[in-house]
Amino acid sequence: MNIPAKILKANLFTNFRSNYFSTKYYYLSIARDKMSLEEAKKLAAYRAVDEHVESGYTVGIGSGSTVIYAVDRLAQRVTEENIKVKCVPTSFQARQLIINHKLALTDLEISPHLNVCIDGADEVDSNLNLIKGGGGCLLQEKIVASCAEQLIIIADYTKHSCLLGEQYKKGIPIEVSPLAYVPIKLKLEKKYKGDVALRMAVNKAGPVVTDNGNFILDWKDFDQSLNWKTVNDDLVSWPGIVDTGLFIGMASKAYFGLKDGSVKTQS
Ligand SMILES: O=C(CO)[C@H](O)[C@H](O)COP(=O)(O)O
Repeated sequence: MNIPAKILKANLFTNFRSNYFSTKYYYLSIARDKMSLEEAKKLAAYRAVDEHVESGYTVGIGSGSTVIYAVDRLAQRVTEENIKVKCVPTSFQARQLIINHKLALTDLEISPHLNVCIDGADEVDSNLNLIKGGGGCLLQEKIVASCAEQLIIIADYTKHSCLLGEQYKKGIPIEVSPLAYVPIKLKLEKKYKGDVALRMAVNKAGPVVTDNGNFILDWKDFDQSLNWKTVNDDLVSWPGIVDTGLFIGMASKAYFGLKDGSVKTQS
């Protein structure tokens, strides 16, 4: 079929225009979603720091992207209100955050008792049980949290669920000794089903190596109705498993920043 050049030109222009505008709209809506997610993290972090940190406190600093806002707020309060706090990091990242914000850095050797620990989570269920370790820092996070009077969780609206595994699909992280990763993967799949994968690094060949020199296994497609206290107690008794990203009965309260700019709490 012979299409007159004038019509062809007009069609090409219309197509270009609609593609251009829909692409632009697509990027705009991603930016808006991202903005609201970041805003939600910030809201939760600021509220938690305002309500749970007092002058004289030793504070555990969690890891991840939400914690960045908590440290921002903490540094702001130190400058503006002159509160005195000491901070215990849960990872290399947390240590850098503390140092870069010129907060007082301490550790569990000097300060084994913490008033509060503020940390993010990958998922929080209706009983305040958590999946943590998406950033690979679960071991230090669990140790520091266990030394704190209260573990306060800060998160955005995507992290809240009824049962673990409902929202977070990357799996339950399990920190293992490198030499044991294959036997543990096989034993875990046999006993509890699901799919267990060694976490691979990005921008480096080979596996993720934790701050403690271990590997991470991510356990996906598990049965969501498992009793997580029983499973966790069992897993941590296996030789080669250093710890799991299951934080059962550890959190006192969670703050969720919502899309509408409010904050929901759960305790
Ligand atoms: O457990 C963690 C790191 O080991 C983080 O707290 C968890 O992955 C949440 O991170 P983010 O605030 O970036 O969503």
